[in-house]
Amino acid sequence: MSERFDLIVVGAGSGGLSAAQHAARLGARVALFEPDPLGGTCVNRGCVPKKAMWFAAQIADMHQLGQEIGFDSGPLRLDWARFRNLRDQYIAGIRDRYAKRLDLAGIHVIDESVRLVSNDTVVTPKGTQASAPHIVIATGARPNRLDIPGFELGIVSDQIFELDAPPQRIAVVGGGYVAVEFGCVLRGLGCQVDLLVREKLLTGFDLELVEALAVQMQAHGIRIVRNTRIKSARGQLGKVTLEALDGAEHGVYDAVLWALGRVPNSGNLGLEELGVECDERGHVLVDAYQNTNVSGIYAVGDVTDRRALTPVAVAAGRALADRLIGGHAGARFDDSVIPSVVFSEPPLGAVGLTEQQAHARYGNAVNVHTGRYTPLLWMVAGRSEQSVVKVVTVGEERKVVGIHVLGPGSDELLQGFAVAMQKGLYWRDLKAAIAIHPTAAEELLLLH
Ligand SMILES: Cc1cc2nc3c(=O)[nH]c(=O)nc-3n(C[C@H](O)[C@H](O)[C@H](O)COP(=O)(O)OP(=O)(O)OC[C@H]3O[C@@H](n4cnc5c(N)ncnc54)[C@H](O)[C@@H]3O)c2cc1C
Ligand SMILES: NC(=O)c1ccc[n+]([C@@H]2O[C@H](COP(=O)([O-])OP(=O)(O)OC[C@H]3O[C@@H](n4cnc5c(N)ncnc54)[C@H](O)[C@@H]3O)[C@@H](O)[C@H]2O)c1
Repeated sequence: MSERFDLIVVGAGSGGLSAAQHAARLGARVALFEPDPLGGTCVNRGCVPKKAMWFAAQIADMHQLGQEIGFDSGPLRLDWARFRNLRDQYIAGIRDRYAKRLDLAGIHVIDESVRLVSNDTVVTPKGTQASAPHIVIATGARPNRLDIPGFELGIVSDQIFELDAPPQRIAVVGGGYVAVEFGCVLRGLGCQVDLLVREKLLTGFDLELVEALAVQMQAHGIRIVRNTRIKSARGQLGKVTLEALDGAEHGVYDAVLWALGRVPNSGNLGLEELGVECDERGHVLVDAYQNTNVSGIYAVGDVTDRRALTPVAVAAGRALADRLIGGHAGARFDDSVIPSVVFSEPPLGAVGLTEQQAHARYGNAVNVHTGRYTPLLWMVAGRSEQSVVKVVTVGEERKVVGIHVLGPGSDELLQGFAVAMQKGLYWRDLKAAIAIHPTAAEELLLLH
Protein backbone atom coordinates (compact mmCIF):
# COMPACT_ATOMS: atom_id res chain seq x y z
CA MET A 1 0.00 0.00 0.00
CA SER A 2 1.31 3.40 -0.91
CA GLU A 3 0.35 6.43 1.16
CA ARG A 4 -0.69 9.37 -0.97
CA PHE A 5 0.66 12.94 -0.51
CA ASP A 6 0.50 16.21 -2.43
CA LEU A 7 4.30 16.55 -2.43
CA ILE A 8 7.24 14.26 -1.70
CA VAL A 9 10.58 15.82 -0.83
CA VAL A 10 13.75 13.72 -0.87
CA GLY A 11 16.35 15.20 1.49
CA ALA A 12 15.96 17.55 4.48
CA GLY A 13 18.82 19.96 3.83
CA SER A 14 18.45 23.66 3.01
CA GLY A 15 16.54 23.10 -0.25
CA GLY A 16 14.34 20.22 0.87
CA LEU A 17 13.31 21.84 4.16
CA SER A 18 12.45 25.04 2.35
CA ALA A 19 10.26 23.27 -0.24
CA ALA A 20 8.56 21.05 2.36
CA GLN A 21 7.84 23.81 4.88
CA HIS A 22 6.58 26.30 2.34
CA ALA A 23 4.37 23.70 0.65
CA ALA A 24 2.89 22.71 4.03
CA ARG A 25 2.26 26.38 4.83
CA LEU A 26 0.33 26.58 1.56
CA GLY A 27 -1.83 23.66 2.65
CA ALA A 28 -0.11 20.65 1.05
CA ARG A 29 0.16 17.20 2.61
CA VAL A 30 3.93 16.65 2.52
CA ALA A 31 6.21 13.62 3.01
CA LEU A 32 9.87 14.41 3.72
CA PHE A 33 12.45 11.60 3.53
CA GLU A 34 15.80 12.03 5.31
CA PRO A 35 17.95 9.21 6.72
CA ASP A 36 20.47 11.57 8.37
CA PRO A 37 20.09 14.46 10.83
CA LEU A 38 17.72 17.22 9.77
CA GLY A 39 19.37 20.28 8.26
CA GLY A 40 21.69 18.58 5.76
CA THR A 41 25.14 19.90 4.93
CA CYS A 42 24.74 23.53 5.94
CA VAL A 43 23.58 22.88 9.49
CA ASN A 44 25.51 19.73 10.31
CA ARG A 45 28.78 19.83 8.36
CA GLY A 46 28.89 23.11 6.45
CA CYS A 47 28.02 26.77 6.94
CA VAL A 48 27.02 26.64 10.61
CA PRO A 49 29.85 24.68 12.29
CA LYS A 50 32.31 26.33 9.88
CA LYS A 51 31.11 29.80 10.86
CA ALA A 52 31.41 28.93 14.55
CA MET A 53 35.03 27.91 13.91
CA TRP A 54 35.59 31.07 11.88
CA PHE A 55 34.40 33.16 14.84
CA ALA A 56 36.80 31.28 17.13
CA ALA A 57 39.65 32.02 14.71
CA GLN A 58 38.57 35.68 14.52
CA ILE A 59 38.77 35.92 18.29
CA ALA A 60 42.31 34.54 18.17
CA ASP A 61 43.21 37.07 15.46
CA MET A 62 41.67 39.90 17.48
CA HIS A 63 43.65 38.77 20.52
CA GLN A 64 46.81 39.12 18.46
CA LEU A 65 45.72 42.54 17.25
CA GLY A 66 44.80 43.44 20.82
CA GLN A 67 48.35 42.77 21.93
CA GLU A 68 49.64 44.89 19.06
CA ILE A 69 47.60 47.87 20.30
CA GLY A 70 48.62 47.52 23.92
CA PHE A 71 46.58 44.84 25.68
CA ASP A 72 48.53 42.63 28.08
CA SER A 73 50.36 39.95 26.20
CA GLY A 74 49.96 36.29 26.98
CA PRO A 75 48.89 33.17 25.22
CA LEU A 76 45.25 32.60 24.35
CA ARG A 77 44.42 28.93 24.63
CA LEU A 78 41.24 27.44 23.19
CA ASP A 79 39.68 24.62 25.19
CA TRP A 80 38.86 22.70 22.00
CA ALA A 81 36.65 20.08 23.72
CA ARG A 82 34.53 22.79 25.36
CA PHE A 83 34.27 24.80 22.15
CA ARG A 84 33.34 21.70 20.13
CA ASN A 85 30.74 20.74 22.70
CA LEU A 86 29.14 24.21 22.69
CA ARG A 87 29.16 24.29 18.88
CA ASP A 88 27.56 20.86 18.66
CA GLN A 89 24.93 21.76 21.27
CA TYR A 90 24.00 24.80 19.22
CA ILE A 91 23.61 22.62 16.13
CA ALA A 92 21.55 20.05 18.04
CA GLY A 93 19.28 22.94 19.08
CA ILE A 94 18.77 23.93 15.44
CA ARG A 95 17.86 20.33 14.58
CA ASP A 96 15.38 20.17 17.49
CA ARG A 97 13.73 23.36 16.35
CA TYR A 98 13.42 21.96 12.81
CA ALA A 99 11.84 18.75 14.15
CA LYS A 100 9.31 20.75 16.17
CA ARG A 101 8.49 23.03 13.25
CA LEU A 102 8.01 20.12 10.86
CA ASP A 103 5.79 18.38 13.38
CA LEU A 104 3.69 21.51 13.94
CA ALA A 105 3.35 21.93 10.17
CA GLY A 106 2.00 18.38 9.90
CA ILE A 107 4.85 17.25 7.62
CA HIS A 108 5.39 13.47 7.61
CA VAL A 109 9.11 12.99 8.24
CA ILE A 110 10.37 9.52 7.38
CA ASP A 111 13.94 8.84 8.53
CA GLU A 112 14.87 6.62 5.60
CA SER A 113 16.52 7.13 2.23
CA VAL A 114 14.37 6.56 -0.84
CA ARG A 115 14.61 5.82 -4.50
CA LEU A 116 12.10 6.70 -7.15
CA VAL A 117 10.32 3.82 -8.86
CA SER A 118 8.19 6.02 -11.10
CA ASN A 119 7.54 9.72 -11.55
CA ASP A 120 5.00 9.64 -8.73
CA THR A 121 6.18 6.91 -6.34
CA VAL A 122 9.16 6.43 -4.03
CA VAL A 123 10.16 3.40 -1.98
CA THR A 124 12.52 2.98 0.98
CA PRO A 125 14.84 0.00 1.60
CA LYS A 126 12.36 -1.18 4.29
CA GLY A 127 9.57 -1.17 1.72
CA THR A 128 7.73 2.01 2.80
CA GLN A 129 6.04 3.49 -0.26
CA ALA A 130 4.68 6.95 -0.88
CA SER A 131 3.10 8.59 -3.91
CA ALA A 132 2.49 12.17 -4.95
CA PRO A 133 1.99 14.06 -8.19
CA HIS A 134 5.20 15.98 -7.44
CA ILE A 135 8.58 14.65 -6.25
CA VAL A 136 11.38 17.08 -5.35
CA ILE A 137 14.96 15.79 -5.39
CA ALA A 138 16.94 17.75 -2.78
CA THR A 139 19.71 15.29 -2.00
CA GLY A 140 22.65 17.73 -2.06
CA ALA A 141 26.27 16.79 -2.65
CA ARG A 142 29.19 15.14 -0.87
CA PRO A 143 32.95 15.79 -0.81
CA ASN A 144 34.86 14.65 -3.90
CA ARG A 145 37.25 11.75 -3.22
CA LEU A 146 40.18 10.83 -5.43
CA ASP A 147 41.24 7.37 -6.42
CA ILE A 148 44.92 7.92 -5.56
CA PRO A 149 47.25 5.91 -3.33
CA GLY A 150 47.00 7.01 0.30
CA PHE A 151 43.83 9.09 -0.05
CA GLU A 152 42.52 7.45 3.13
CA LEU A 153 45.38 9.05 5.11
CA GLY A 154 43.59 12.39 4.81
CA ILE A 155 40.14 13.64 5.75
CA VAL A 156 37.38 15.53 3.92
CA SER A 157 35.48 18.55 5.24
CA ASP A 158 32.75 16.44 6.91
CA GLN A 159 35.40 15.00 9.23
CA ILE A 160 37.06 18.25 10.20
CA PHE A 161 34.20 18.90 12.60
CA GLU A 162 34.86 15.63 14.38
CA LEU A 163 38.53 16.28 15.20
CA ASP A 164 39.35 15.81 18.89
CA ALA A 165 42.06 18.47 18.69
CA PRO A 166 43.22 20.90 16.03
CA PRO A 167 46.11 19.52 13.99
CA GLN A 168 49.55 21.02 14.50
CA ARG A 169 50.59 20.88 10.88
CA ILE A 170 48.03 20.39 8.11
CA ALA A 171 48.10 20.26 4.32
CA VAL A 172 44.94 21.54 2.71
CA VAL A 173 44.71 20.26 -0.86
CA GLY A 174 42.47 22.38 -3.10
CA GLY A 175 41.90 26.04 -3.90
CA GLY A 176 38.15 26.59 -3.59
CA TYR A 177 35.89 27.91 -0.86
CA VAL A 178 36.39 24.99 1.52
CA ALA A 179 40.19 24.93 1.13
CA VAL A 180 40.62 28.66 1.65
CA GLU A 181 38.15 28.89 4.53
CA PHE A 182 39.60 25.97 6.49
CA GLY A 183 43.15 27.01 5.65
CA CYS A 184 42.47 30.42 7.22
CA VAL A 185 40.42 29.12 10.15
CA LEU A 186 43.00 26.49 11.11
CA ARG A 187 45.81 29.00 10.78
CA GLY A 188 43.86 31.39 13.02
CA LEU A 189 43.57 28.59 15.57
CA GLY A 190 47.31 28.17 15.59
CA CYS A 191 47.95 25.35 13.07
CA GLN A 192 50.73 25.46 10.56
CA VAL A 193 48.98 25.37 7.18
CA ASP A 194 50.21 24.50 3.70
CA LEU A 195 47.66 25.19 0.97
CA LEU A 196 48.44 23.02 -2.04
CA VAL A 197 46.56 24.30 -5.07
CA ARG A 198 46.26 22.46 -8.39
CA GLU A 199 45.81 25.61 -10.46
CA LYS A 200 44.10 28.80 -9.40
CA LEU A 201 42.92 30.01 -6.06
CA LEU A 202 39.19 30.76 -5.82
CA THR A 203 38.28 30.43 -9.49
CA GLY A 204 35.37 32.72 -10.34
CA PHE A 205 36.39 35.51 -7.95
CA ASP A 206 38.01 38.75 -9.11
CA LEU A 207 41.70 38.05 -9.78
CA GLU A 208 42.96 41.25 -8.15
CA LEU A 209 41.13 40.59 -4.88
CA VAL A 210 42.13 36.93 -4.86
CA GLU A 211 45.78 37.96 -5.20
CA ALA A 212 45.38 40.52 -2.40
CA LEU A 213 43.84 37.80 -0.23
CA ALA A 214 46.71 35.44 -1.05
CA VAL A 215 49.19 38.13 0.10
CA GLN A 216 47.34 38.45 3.41
CA MET A 217 47.07 34.70 3.89
CA GLN A 218 50.80 34.43 3.36
CA ALA A 219 51.39 37.30 5.78
CA HIS A 220 49.43 35.27 8.33
CA GLY A 221 51.84 32.41 7.82
CA ILE A 222 49.95 30.19 5.37
CA ARG A 223 52.27 28.63 2.82
CA ILE A 224 50.55 28.63 -0.57
CA VAL A 225 51.94 26.32 -3.26
CA ARG A 226 50.27 26.72 -6.65
CA ASN A 227 50.36 24.59 -9.78
CA THR A 228 50.91 21.44 -7.82
CA ARG A 229 49.08 18.19 -8.47
CA ILE A 230 49.17 15.75 -5.61
CA LYS A 231 49.46 12.20 -6.95
CA SER A 232 49.72 10.22 -3.73
CA ALA A 233 49.99 10.27 0.04
CA ARG A 234 52.18 7.96 2.06
CA GLY A 235 53.08 7.32 5.65
CA GLN A 236 50.60 6.58 8.38
CA LEU A 237 47.70 8.40 10.01
CA GLY A 238 49.17 11.44 11.76
CA LYS A 239 52.43 11.33 9.77
CA VAL A 240 51.64 11.90 6.12
CA THR A 241 53.86 12.94 3.22
CA LEU A 242 52.31 14.13 -0.03
CA GLU A 243 53.87 13.52 -3.41
CA ALA A 244 53.22 15.81 -6.35
CA LEU A 245 53.25 14.93 -10.03
CA ASP A 246 56.40 17.02 -10.57
CA GLY A 247 58.25 14.92 -7.98
CA ALA A 248 58.07 17.48 -5.17
CA GLU A 249 57.30 16.19 -1.70
CA HIS A 250 55.35 18.04 0.98
CA GLY A 251 55.13 17.22 4.66
CA VAL A 252 55.36 15.56 7.08
CA TYR A 253 51.80 16.51 8.17
CA ASP A 254 49.78 15.31 11.09
CA ALA A 255 46.62 15.90 9.02
CA VAL A 256 45.65 16.33 5.38
CA LEU A 257 42.37 17.92 4.32
CA TRP A 258 41.23 17.01 0.82
CA ALA A 259 39.10 19.96 -0.35
CA LEU A 260 38.54 19.00 -3.96
CA GLY A 261 35.00 20.13 -4.71
CA ARG A 262 31.75 18.23 -4.31
CA VAL A 263 29.89 15.46 -6.11
CA PRO A 264 26.08 15.59 -6.46
CA ASN A 265 24.08 12.85 -4.69
CA SER A 266 22.13 11.80 -7.76
CA GLY A 267 23.12 8.12 -7.90
CA ASN A 268 21.07 5.32 -6.32
CA LEU A 269 17.89 7.35 -6.63
CA GLY A 270 16.49 5.52 -9.65
CA LEU A 271 16.87 8.63 -11.80
CA GLU A 272 18.73 6.90 -14.61
CA GLU A 273 16.05 4.21 -14.94
CA LEU A 274 13.40 6.94 -15.17
CA GLY A 275 15.36 8.84 -17.82
CA VAL A 276 16.05 11.94 -15.69
CA GLU A 277 18.88 13.83 -17.39
CA CYS A 278 22.08 14.61 -15.50
CA ASP A 279 25.28 16.30 -16.69
CA GLU A 280 28.59 14.42 -16.93
CA ARG A 281 29.38 15.19 -13.26
CA GLY A 282 26.00 13.89 -12.07
CA HIS A 283 24.16 17.20 -11.50
CA VAL A 284 20.44 16.85 -12.20
CA LEU A 285 19.60 19.15 -15.08
CA VAL A 286 16.73 21.56 -14.38
CA ASP A 287 15.19 24.53 -16.15
CA ALA A 288 14.59 27.94 -14.54
CA TYR A 289 11.52 26.48 -12.76
CA GLN A 290 13.40 23.48 -11.26
CA ASN A 291 11.70 21.07 -13.70
CA THR A 292 13.73 18.06 -14.77
CA ASN A 293 13.04 16.60 -18.21
CA VAL A 294 10.60 14.10 -16.61
CA SER A 295 7.20 15.47 -15.70
CA GLY A 296 6.42 15.37 -11.97
CA ILE A 297 10.12 15.26 -10.96
CA TYR A 298 11.92 18.42 -9.86
CA ALA A 299 15.29 19.18 -8.27
CA VAL A 300 16.66 21.97 -6.07
CA GLY A 301 19.97 22.80 -4.39
CA ASP A 302 23.44 21.30 -4.71
CA VAL A 303 22.22 18.23 -6.60
CA THR A 304 21.55 20.60 -9.52
CA ASP A 305 24.16 22.62 -11.39
CA ARG A 306 23.13 25.96 -9.80
CA ARG A 307 25.44 27.86 -7.41
CA ALA A 308 26.01 25.56 -4.44
CA LEU A 309 24.92 28.01 -1.72
CA THR A 310 22.33 27.62 1.01
CA PRO A 311 20.28 30.72 0.13
CA VAL A 312 20.12 29.53 -3.49
CA ALA A 313 18.76 26.12 -2.43
CA VAL A 314 16.28 27.82 -0.07
CA ALA A 315 15.05 30.24 -2.75
CA ALA A 316 14.65 27.41 -5.28
CA GLY A 317 12.67 25.27 -2.83
CA ARG A 318 10.37 28.11 -1.89
CA ALA A 319 9.68 29.19 -5.48
CA LEU A 320 8.96 25.60 -6.46
CA ALA A 321 6.42 25.18 -3.64
CA ASP A 322 4.81 28.47 -4.68
CA ARG A 323 4.43 27.14 -8.20
CA LEU A 324 3.37 23.56 -7.50
CA ILE A 325 1.19 24.12 -4.44
CA GLY A 326 0.51 27.86 -4.29
CA GLY A 327 -0.74 27.97 -7.88
CA HIS A 328 1.70 30.71 -8.97
CA ALA A 329 2.37 29.36 -12.45
CA GLY A 330 5.30 31.67 -13.19
CA ALA A 331 7.05 31.37 -9.81
CA ARG A 332 10.82 31.03 -10.10
CA PHE A 333 13.67 32.54 -8.18
CA ASP A 334 15.74 35.40 -9.52
CA ASP A 335 19.30 34.11 -9.85
CA SER A 336 20.66 37.19 -11.60
CA VAL A 337 22.26 38.65 -8.45
CA ILE A 338 23.75 36.10 -6.07
CA PRO A 339 26.04 37.51 -3.37
CA SER A 340 28.53 35.21 -1.68
CA VAL A 341 31.29 35.47 0.90
CA VAL A 342 34.38 33.36 1.42
CA PHE A 343 34.95 33.27 5.19
CA SER A 344 38.67 33.69 4.89
CA GLU A 345 40.86 35.98 6.98
CA PRO A 346 40.03 38.63 6.00
CA PRO A 347 36.71 37.71 4.35
CA LEU A 348 36.19 38.12 0.60
CA GLY A 349 32.76 39.03 -0.74
CA ALA A 350 31.48 39.24 -4.28
CA VAL A 351 28.25 39.95 -6.07
CA GLY A 352 27.84 40.07 -9.83
CA LEU A 353 30.54 40.07 -12.48
CA THR A 354 34.27 40.21 -11.86
CA GLU A 355 36.33 42.71 -13.83
CA GLN A 356 37.46 39.85 -16.06
CA GLN A 357 33.92 38.52 -16.64
CA ALA A 358 32.59 42.02 -17.37
CA HIS A 359 35.31 42.64 -19.96
CA ALA A 360 34.57 39.31 -21.62
CA ARG A 361 30.85 40.15 -21.78
CA TYR A 362 30.81 43.92 -22.41
CA GLY A 363 34.28 44.73 -23.84
CA ASN A 364 35.11 48.46 -23.86
CA ALA A 365 31.83 49.45 -22.22
CA VAL A 366 33.27 48.44 -18.85
CA ASN A 367 34.53 50.86 -16.18
CA VAL A 368 36.36 49.62 -13.11
CA HIS A 369 36.71 51.59 -9.88
CA THR A 370 39.18 50.11 -7.40
CA GLY A 371 40.23 51.32 -3.99
CA ARG A 372 42.85 50.06 -1.56
CA TYR A 373 42.93 51.07 2.06
CA THR A 374 44.36 49.91 5.35
CA PRO A 375 41.54 49.37 7.89
CA LEU A 376 41.59 51.83 10.79
CA LEU A 377 42.38 49.31 13.52
CA TRP A 378 45.20 47.80 11.48
CA MET A 379 46.65 51.29 10.98
CA VAL A 380 46.47 51.94 14.72
CA ALA A 381 48.32 48.67 15.27
CA GLY A 382 50.96 49.66 12.76
CA ARG A 383 50.00 47.07 10.18
CA SER A 384 50.21 47.96 6.52
CA GLU A 385 48.20 45.18 4.84
CA GLN A 386 45.55 46.51 2.51
CA SER A 387 41.90 45.82 1.95
CA VAL A 388 40.54 46.15 -1.57
CA VAL A 389 37.13 47.23 -2.86
CA LYS A 390 36.05 47.23 -6.48
CA VAL A 391 32.96 48.35 -8.36
CA VAL A 392 32.47 47.26 -11.96
CA THR A 393 30.08 49.29 -14.12
CA VAL A 394 28.94 49.13 -17.75
CA GLY A 395 27.69 51.58 -20.32
CA GLU A 396 27.25 55.32 -20.36
CA GLU A 397 24.78 55.10 -17.50
CA ARG A 398 27.38 53.16 -15.50
CA LYS A 399 25.11 50.42 -14.27
CA VAL A 400 26.79 48.52 -11.46
CA VAL A 401 27.28 44.89 -12.53
CA GLY A 402 29.82 43.79 -9.94
CA ILE A 403 30.90 44.64 -6.38
CA HIS A 404 33.91 42.99 -4.76
CA VAL A 405 35.18 43.53 -1.24
CA LEU A 406 38.12 42.13 0.65
CA GLY A 407 38.75 43.11 4.24
CA PRO A 408 37.33 43.05 7.76
CA GLY A 409 33.56 43.56 7.68
CA SER A 410 33.15 42.45 4.05
CA ASP A 411 30.97 39.56 5.14
CA GLU A 412 28.38 41.84 6.72
CA LEU A 413 28.54 44.87 4.46
CA LEU A 414 27.86 43.16 1.14
CA GLN A 415 24.22 42.16 1.69
CA GLY A 416 22.81 45.70 1.50
CA PHE A 417 24.74 46.46 -1.68
CA ALA A 418 23.44 43.22 -3.20
CA VAL A 419 19.85 44.29 -2.51
CA ALA A 420 20.54 47.62 -4.20
CA MET A 421 22.09 45.83 -7.18
CA GLN A 422 19.07 43.60 -7.55
CA LYS A 423 16.86 46.69 -7.74
CA GLY A 424 19.18 48.33 -10.30
CA LEU A 425 22.16 50.27 -8.95
CA TYR A 426 24.08 52.98 -10.83
CA TRP A 427 27.41 54.64 -10.14
CA ARG A 428 25.57 57.94 -9.56
CA ASP A 429 23.59 56.27 -6.72
CA LEU A 430 26.81 55.36 -4.96
CA LYS A 431 28.11 58.88 -5.45
CA ALA A 432 24.88 60.45 -4.12
CA ALA A 433 24.63 58.25 -1.02
CA ILE A 434 25.70 59.56 2.39
CA ALA A 435 28.38 57.36 3.89
CA ILE A 436 28.59 55.97 7.40
CA HIS A 437 31.94 57.07 8.73
CA PRO A 438 34.31 55.52 9.69
CA THR A 439 33.40 52.11 8.28
CA ALA A 440 34.64 49.64 5.71
CA ALA A 441 31.36 50.02 3.79
CA GLU A 442 31.99 53.69 3.08
CA GLU A 443 35.04 52.75 1.02
CA LEU A 444 32.62 51.70 -1.75
CA LEU A 445 31.10 55.19 -1.75
CA LEU A 446 34.46 56.97 -1.74
CA LEU A 447 35.74 55.36 -4.93
CA HIS A 448 36.66 57.52 -7.92
C1 LIG B 1 32.25 23.00 4.56
C2 LIG B 1 31.11 23.74 3.86
C3 LIG B 1 30.85 25.04 4.20
C4 LIG B 1 29.81 25.72 3.56
N1 LIG B 1 29.58 27.03 3.90
C5 LIG B 1 28.59 27.70 3.29
C6 LIG B 1 28.32 29.05 3.64
O1 LIG B 1 28.99 29.64 4.50
N2 LIG B 1 27.31 29.69 3.01
C7 LIG B 1 26.55 29.07 2.05
O2 LIG B 1 25.62 29.69 1.51
N3 LIG B 1 26.79 27.79 1.69
C8 LIG B 1 27.78 27.09 2.29
N4 LIG B 1 28.01 25.79 1.94
C9 LIG B 1 27.16 25.16 0.91
C10 LIG B 1 25.81 24.72 1.52
O3 LIG B 1 26.06 23.92 2.64
C11 LIG B 1 25.01 23.96 0.48
O4 LIG B 1 24.86 24.76 -0.68
C12 LIG B 1 23.62 23.60 0.99
O5 LIG B 1 23.71 22.83 2.17
C13 LIG B 1 22.87 22.80 -0.08
O6 LIG B 1 21.61 22.40 0.40
P1 LIG B 1 20.88 21.15 -0.25
O7 LIG B 1 19.52 21.11 0.37
O8 LIG B 1 20.95 21.21 -1.72
O9 LIG B 1 21.73 19.88 0.17
P2 LIG B 1 22.14 19.32 1.59
O10 LIG B 1 22.12 20.36 2.64
O11 LIG B 1 23.40 18.58 1.37
O12 LIG B 1 20.97 18.30 1.96
C14 LIG B 1 20.74 17.13 1.23
C15 LIG B 1 20.10 16.10 2.14
O13 LIG B 1 19.62 15.02 1.36
C16 LIG B 1 19.80 13.82 2.08
N5 LIG B 1 19.76 12.69 1.15
C17 LIG B 1 20.71 12.28 0.27
N6 LIG B 1 20.29 11.19 -0.41
C18 LIG B 1 19.05 10.91 0.04
C19 LIG B 1 18.09 9.90 -0.29
N7 LIG B 1 18.32 8.96 -1.21
N8 LIG B 1 16.90 9.90 0.37
C20 LIG B 1 16.63 10.84 1.31
N9 LIG B 1 17.50 11.82 1.64
C21 LIG B 1 18.69 11.86 1.02
C22 LIG B 1 21.14 14.02 2.77
O14 LIG B 1 21.26 13.17 3.90
C23 LIG B 1 21.09 15.50 3.14
O15 LIG B 1 20.62 15.70 4.46
C24 LIG B 1 29.02 25.07 2.56
C25 LIG B 1 29.29 23.74 2.23
C26 LIG B 1 30.33 23.07 2.87
C27 LIG B 1 30.61 21.64 2.51
N1 LIG C 1 31.22 30.56 2.23
C1 LIG C 1 30.46 29.87 1.39
O1 LIG C 1 29.45 30.35 0.88
C2 LIG C 1 30.86 28.45 1.03
C3 LIG C 1 31.80 27.76 1.79
C4 LIG C 1 32.11 26.47 1.42
C5 LIG C 1 31.51 25.89 0.31
N2 LIG C 1 30.60 26.61 -0.39
C6 LIG C 1 29.94 26.07 -1.60
O2 LIG C 1 30.27 24.71 -1.75
C7 LIG C 1 30.90 24.53 -3.02
C8 LIG C 1 31.94 23.48 -2.88
O3 LIG C 1 33.10 24.02 -2.24
P1 LIG C 1 34.49 23.35 -2.51
O4 LIG C 1 35.57 24.17 -1.95
O5 LIG C 1 34.34 21.93 -2.11
O6 LIG C 1 34.56 23.37 -4.09
P2 LIG C 1 35.07 24.49 -5.11
O7 LIG C 1 34.44 24.14 -6.39
O8 LIG C 1 34.90 25.84 -4.57
O9 LIG C 1 36.63 24.21 -5.19
C9 LIG C 1 37.13 22.96 -5.53
C10 LIG C 1 38.63 23.06 -5.62
O10 LIG C 1 39.16 21.75 -5.75
C11 LIG C 1 40.12 21.74 -6.77
N3 LIG C 1 40.19 20.40 -7.30
C12 LIG C 1 39.20 19.66 -7.86
N4 LIG C 1 39.67 18.46 -8.23
C13 LIG C 1 40.97 18.42 -7.88
C14 LIG C 1 42.00 17.46 -7.98
N5 LIG C 1 41.79 16.30 -8.53
N6 LIG C 1 43.22 17.78 -7.50
C15 LIG C 1 43.45 18.98 -6.93
N7 LIG C 1 42.52 19.93 -6.81
C16 LIG C 1 41.29 19.65 -7.29
C17 LIG C 1 39.64 22.78 -7.77
O11 LIG C 1 40.69 23.22 -8.59
C18 LIG C 1 39.13 23.86 -6.81
O12 LIG C 1 40.17 24.69 -6.40
C19 LIG C 1 31.45 25.89 -3.40
O13 LIG C 1 31.56 26.03 -4.79
C20 LIG C 1 30.44 26.82 -2.82
O14 LIG C 1 29.39 27.00 -3.73
C21 LIG C 1 30.27 27.88 -0.05
